[in-house]
Formats: sequence, structure tokens, C-alpha cells
Amino acid sequence: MSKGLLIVLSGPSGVGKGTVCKELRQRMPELVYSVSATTRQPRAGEEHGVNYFFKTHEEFQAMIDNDQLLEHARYVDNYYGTPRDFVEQTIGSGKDIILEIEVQGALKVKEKFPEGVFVFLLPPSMEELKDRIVGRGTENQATIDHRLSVAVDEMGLLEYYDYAVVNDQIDLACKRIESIIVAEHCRVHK
Ligand SMILES: Nc1ncnc2c1ncn2[C@@H]1O[C@H](COP(=O)(O)OP(=O)(O)OP(=O)(O)O)[C@@H](O)[C@H]1O
Ligand SMILES: Nc1nc2c(ncn2[C@@H]2O[C@H](COP(=O)(O)O)[C@@H](O)[C@H]2O)c(=O)[nH]1
Repeated sequence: MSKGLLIVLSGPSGVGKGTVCKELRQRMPELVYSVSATTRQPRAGEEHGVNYFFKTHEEFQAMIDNDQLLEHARYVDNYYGTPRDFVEQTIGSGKDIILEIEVQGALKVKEKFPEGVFVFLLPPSMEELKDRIVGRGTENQATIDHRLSVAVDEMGLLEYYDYAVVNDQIDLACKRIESIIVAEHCRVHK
């Protein structure tokens, strides 16, 4: 049996990764979602095991020490990481998995899985990015400012990705990513 695709969806905070990923999973129910671990506090409506595995710093450190994370990164004021076994078991069973992670983590995954499919989601403009993150209303002003300043550096890492997808409209962004996944399944491996 051939392995499933490991798809990494990355991009600056507020670009719409979560929104696009949610819609994509509805359109492609066979696509498995990798639930990350984080030390961030849950937002209203977020559920443990669904949106994230919410961890204390001690629990997160234990996951690192026990080599349970495929990658992890400190982003702004918190730690985020991808549970390793779930990813490896999913692709090993021939299913495609999508990781929705920030750029430092994505580059670490690329070192371990160069055959992965690395997609960078771009905002139509930096003004629109700011409007989206402010409009979401989940972060305080200091965190928004920090995330936007990090975003400028993150955009500079686009060249390490395989695909650049503009999230101008959710429907179009999803269609572009669906096309990428279909094309990757047709790739001739040399
Ligand atoms: N194409 C779009 N057009 C307009 N608004 C959008 C679009 N995509 C997402 N949004 C809105 O932008 C905000 C940020 O989206 P989302 O939370 O999905 O971003 P994110 O990249 O996952 O952010 P983070 O990295 O901070 O978790 C949300 O309020 C969402 O509804
Ligand atoms: N390196 C990783 N980054 C991750 C992971 N899970 C999520 N993220 C990214 O963190 C930021 C902030 O997320 P938020 O939920 O606090 O807004 C965002 O870019 C996520 O994509 C992970 O496992 N590893």
C-alpha cells in the first residue's frame, strides 16, 4: 500500500488557515486532520482533543522529552507541537493528513519529510491580514501586534514552500488546495 500524503498548511496568523482547513475537511472528508498540542489557553468554544490538546508547560515538556512530537515551536507567547505517532500511523495506513502549523514548525517537518506537500496560504494584502486578525476578536492588542510583526518575517519564508495559495475567497482557496492534492496524487515519483 502506498503512503498517504503529508500536507502542511502554513502562513501568518489570521490569514485563514483554520477557516480554509475546516471547509476543506468538509469537502474532502477522507482528509485526516492533525490535532496539535499547545500550552495556549483555550478560546471560547475550543475543545480539548478537537481543536488542540491543551497542555500545561510541564506536560508539553514531557511530550518533548519523550520524543512524542514530530516538531514543536515557540510562537509568540506559547508552545505548539505536532503529535508524531498519529501522523506516522495515518500516512502509514495510506490516508492523507493535513497539518495546520506555523512556519518554523513547517520547516522542521520538511527536514524530516521532504516528500511532504508544503502549502503557504497568503493574504490578499497585509491590510486585509490585519483586518482579519483584529476582526476575529480572539487576541488582545499586544498579541495582535506581536503576531503581525512576526507575520512579516514569516512571509519571507515562502520560497521554502511548494505552493503559494492566496486566500482571497474561502471557496477559491479551497478549490486551489483540492487541485494541489489531486495533482500530488498523480505525481510520477522518479
Ligand atoms: N477568505 C476570507 N475572507 C474573509 N475573511 C476570512 C477569509 N478567510 C478567513 N477569514 C476570517 O479571518 C479570520 C482569521 O481566520 P482564521 O482564524 O482561520 O486564521 P488562521 O490563519 O487560522 O489564524 P491563526 O494562525 O491565528 O490561528 C477569521 O475571522 C475568519 O473568519
Ligand atoms: N509549529 C506548530 N505551529 C502550530 C501547531 N498548531 C498550531 N500552530 C500554529 O500556531 C499559530 C498560532 O495558533 P493559534 O491557534 O494560537 O492562533 C498558528 O500559526 C497555528 O497554525 C503545531 O503543532 N506546530
